[in-house]
Amino acid sequence: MPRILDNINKANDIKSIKPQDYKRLAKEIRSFLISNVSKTGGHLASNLGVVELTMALHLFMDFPKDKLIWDVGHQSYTHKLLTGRKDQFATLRQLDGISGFPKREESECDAFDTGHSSTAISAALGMVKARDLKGLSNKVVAVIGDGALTGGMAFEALNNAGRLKSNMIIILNDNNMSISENVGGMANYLAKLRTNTRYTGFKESMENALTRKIPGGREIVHCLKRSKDAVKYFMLPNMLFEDMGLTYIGPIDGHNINSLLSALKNANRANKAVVIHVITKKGKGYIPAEKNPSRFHGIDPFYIDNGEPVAKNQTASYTKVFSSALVKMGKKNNKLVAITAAMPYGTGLSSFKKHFPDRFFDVGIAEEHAVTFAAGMAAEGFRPVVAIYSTFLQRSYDQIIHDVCINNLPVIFAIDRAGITGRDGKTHQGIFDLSYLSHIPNLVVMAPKNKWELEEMLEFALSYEGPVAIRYPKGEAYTGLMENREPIRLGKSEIIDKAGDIAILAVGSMVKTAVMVKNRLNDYNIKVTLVNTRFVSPMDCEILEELSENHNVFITMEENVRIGGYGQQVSDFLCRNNKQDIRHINISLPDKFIEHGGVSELFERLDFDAESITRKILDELQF
Ligand SMILES: Cc1ncc(C[n+]2csc(CCOP(=O)(O)OP(=O)(O)O)c2C)c(N)n1
Ligand SMILES: CC(=O)[C@@H](O)[C@H](O)COP(=O)(O)O
Ligand SMILES: [Mg+2]
Repeated sequence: MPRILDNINKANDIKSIKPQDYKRLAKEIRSFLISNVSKTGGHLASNLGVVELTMALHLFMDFPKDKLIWDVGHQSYTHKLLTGRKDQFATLRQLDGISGFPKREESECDAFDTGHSSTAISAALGMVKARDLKGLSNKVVAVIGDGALTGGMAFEALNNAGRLKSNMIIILNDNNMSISENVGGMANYLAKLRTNTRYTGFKESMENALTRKIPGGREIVHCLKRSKDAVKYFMLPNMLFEDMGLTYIGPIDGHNINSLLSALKNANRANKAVVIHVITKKGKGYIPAEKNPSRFHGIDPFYIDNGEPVAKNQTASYTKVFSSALVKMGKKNNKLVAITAAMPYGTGLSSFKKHFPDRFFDVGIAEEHAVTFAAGMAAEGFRPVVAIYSTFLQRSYDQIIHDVCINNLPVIFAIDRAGITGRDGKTHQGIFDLSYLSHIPNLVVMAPKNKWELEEMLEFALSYEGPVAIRYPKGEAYTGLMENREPIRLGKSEIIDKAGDIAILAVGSMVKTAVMVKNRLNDYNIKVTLVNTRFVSPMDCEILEELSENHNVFITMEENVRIGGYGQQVSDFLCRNNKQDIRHINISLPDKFIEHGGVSELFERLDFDAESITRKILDELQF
């Protein structure tokens, strides 16, 4: 039988599908997604949950005139399918392929680039205001998950939207899950709304009574639903959203296209912001994902039959090393507490949670709050470890300065996914943290060269009476240089090899590459001194002074953009100390947003692999 999906080749084609075929189309979309994501990897569970919701939105809206903003954007695959990107799906998240997130440069139907959580309502509200100022009448819809609704920005936007006097629709896609279990007061509140059968029951029995018992009642209900006041008919009084000035519709079955369409049409009549509370099942239609939505939130290629991963990682990741080290440290120090912003698995804190449930805190997708919450605990004598990905910690810049560093509090930042993270692309690369952290007074910034040094740095951080940030990359922890175990001292680097008149100063993850570069240079008879910088702040000026006496080339290497990075600090040092006769080769990432692709593919494309770096050095030295 030909697929209905094959009749959908561009935006709005779904409108020509017969309503009796919607169910079949939803099924076809699910099997398309499962089949493709099993090969490319991606955010499967969230996407399976919003198939009908996306279909309903596409039946309701006109693209690209109307604006649809996906919060986080990890659930936008069906939207991509329905807007002419079906044939590119095999390239999802691959180098030069389509992105796993909405991208304005990819399609005019993608209204806003997302990737970080809780931005959609703000962006949508901005678009509503712009629409009204331009005198247009297009629809603006934001889709935000129950997890993303725990983020501060979402509340700031709702607060602002409460005063709106024109139409804006906010779909609250409630699947009762963040990546892990959704936590906190908002999650509890939504749970109450979900189970509020009293309200739904009341509405249904009113409707039944009117239609059955009153002559002409059916017409009354019909008119009521179509009238300007229809939104009131659906609203539940005395609720958070209502009290804030928004209209609430729901809860609605997010897998029933007809219910979704009538809710959307009703919401569209209001001259204010309307929240449609939609209940969906994360992972719907694929049993392994329904059973384990957390594992299928973001998944590497897997076998469809059983959901097992195609490749099994044997070597320990930095996350795993951090996870075990923290448990060990937690056993020795009962003041140690661990904090995550909704990523207990990704950051490796789930193990700490298991051992010390009372000393573990998941604060929701709230990185700003996580940092100031840690500051509060530190001020009262605890030793908080805040584990956050480099890209998400960008959110907390002011809290790090104002709440942690001005107070000079002993908070440890465990910064995972620092460097190129790969397939999530521009929004998720952790390439700015050295720049946004190393100029902050009081903050010590470190990066380990290998798995043992990560543990040693954590121990050092715990013994230090001030804030410390330790950054480490995604993936396998380096197990080379096991013998190099010089004790860690504040602001002191470690000399791995001393030879010749060229010095390589490598930061953290780049030590591994530097070892390979050094060996390649040795093949050309170029002798190299290799330094593991350990600290980016405070920078080890003594070693720079010492090396400058018998080295005439400094090569700095860091997995961070150039501006504000370690290399620029070294340049500045050479300049300030009148050492411009020393040649400085700065190996860092380009000052641009880096697209999606495999980590090693991106390294090659950016000339950041050992081979390309060696070639660059040889060229610069005119060898
Ligand atoms: C600022 C920020 N912190 C953390 C994340 C990681 N993250 C991506 S999706 C997600 C959970 C989102 O839950 P929800 O909004 O309910 O969507 P669902 O996955 O359930 O569809 C998290 C924590 C992020 N994208 N942005
Ligand atoms: C959408 C999102 O922000 C997360 O799901 C992110 O993709 C997780 O990255 P890791 O897979 O590296 O944990
Ligand atoms: Mg959710």
